Formats: sequence, structure tokens, C-alpha cells
Amino acid sequence: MLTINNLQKVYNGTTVVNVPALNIAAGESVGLVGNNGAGKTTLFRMILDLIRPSKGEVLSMDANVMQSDDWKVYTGSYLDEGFLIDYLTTEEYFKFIGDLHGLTDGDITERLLPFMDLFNDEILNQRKYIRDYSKGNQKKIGVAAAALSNPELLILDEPFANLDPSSQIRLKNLLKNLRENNGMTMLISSHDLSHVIDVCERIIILEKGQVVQDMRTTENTLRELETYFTV
Ligand SMILES: Nc1ncnc2c1ncn2[C@@H]1O[C@H](COP(=O)(O)OP(=O)(O)OP(=O)(O)O)[C@@H](O)[C@H]1O
Repeated sequence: MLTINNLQKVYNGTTVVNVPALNIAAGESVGLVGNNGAGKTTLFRMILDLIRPSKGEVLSMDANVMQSDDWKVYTGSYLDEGFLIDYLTTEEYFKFIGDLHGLTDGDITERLLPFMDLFNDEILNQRKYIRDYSKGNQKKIGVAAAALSNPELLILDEPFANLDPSSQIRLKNLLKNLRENNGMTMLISSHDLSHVIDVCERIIILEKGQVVQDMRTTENTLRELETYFTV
């Protein structure tokens, strides 16, 4: 699904991402963990062609994301509030995203059904603009919009951040269901080690822009990660 070749990003002479080779297979769910400034968001931005690499390439289904738009059809993503259109209501925003993917109003309603627990009666029919929602509720809107098209590839940057504990658990279960029922390929960054391990079958640790560990999730992974991050 995704192939990264010799990917580097340099800012002001400092290399913040340096990934010689990385493959993510279709159907795989990959968690990206690493301390602040490790390069997770920068890596995601290059995968989504939001910033250009200093060197190297990202191939999505064998096409270079910088040269082809094909990946946009099957890729859903939410990195931050910049992905929202904050002067729309939530319904208008979902309709906008739905229209891009040829979804009817009925499709949109049906696709949002699994999100109802997560929405907790605070997202739909609120008669307010997205800019007036709390940070956590904006995140719920963004994640739902990313998943609305039922994408083959879902990329989420810190989806659990800003969510209350109940919402984190609901989102975790929702992502697991999307993975298991729809076979979605997932790339999720998180500082929440236990949630990301629950959702992802593979964990990559990024440190100073480099992949320092790439492991299959087992019953020992949480302990291993906690040991790694205990300094
Ligand atoms: N536009 C930019 N100009 C200069 N430096 C940048 C820029 N964007 C990111 N960086 C630097 O690149 C490094 C990686 O940042 P990035 O946001 O990718 O890390 P992260 O792993 O997502 O961190 P966090 O967990 O804190 O969100 C940081 O040192 C950051 O300051």
C-alpha cells in the first residue's frame, strides 16, 4: 500500500525525518510512536503530499504521491483542525466531504451510525459552526470525516489527544471495528501507548526522525514500550 524510499526532510540544516525504507502492506494497522519532535507529523505530511521531502519519495500503491492524485480517492486523513472547514456546520462539512466521494445523504447517515456513541449527542444538530466546538469535539468531527468515504487507507495524527477517557475508549473500539470489518489500512500516531497497541498490530518507534524499532504487537509490547520510554 505504502512504500517509503530514502525519505528525508531537513529544516534549517537539521534532519527531522530520515527513513531509508519502510513498507506498509494493505490491511496492516501501524502505530507510530515517539517523543515530541520525533518527526511523526512531518512524516505524515510528506505521505499526504502536504510538504515536499528534501530527498526521497513516498509511493502509494506504486504511484509517487507528489506526481499522481490517484491516492486521494482511497485515502482518508485527519492531522489537525486545518483539515476542517470551520465556518461550516458539522452537517454541511460532512455533506461537503460526502459530495467529494459521491455519497448520498442516506450514505452519509449510514456511515456515521458507528460514530454515534463517540459523538455522544454533542456533534450533530448543534446549530453551530465547527469553529465553536471544543478541541475534542472538533477531533471527533475530523476523524469521522476522514473515515466517511470508507477509505482503504486511513491516516490519523494523535486521534486520542484531547478526548475524554470514555471517548478514547469508544474511538479505540471504533477503529478496531473499521480495521476488522472493512480491512482498512491504518497509520496512526499516538502518545497513548496502550490505546495504539490495542488498535495496531505493528508499532514503529520514531526517534529524531529515524525508525529505531519496528515490531509486531504482542502481549509484551506495552511493557517493552514503557521500558523504552522510561528514561
Ligand atoms: N516548518 C518547520 N520549520 C522548522 N522546523 C520544523 C517545521 N516543522 C517541523 N519542524 C521540526 O521538525 C521536528 C519534528 O516535528 P514533528 O511535528 O514532525 O514531530 P512530532 O513527532 O509530530 O512531535 P509531537 O509529538 O510533539 O507532535 C521538530 O523538531 C520540529 O520543530
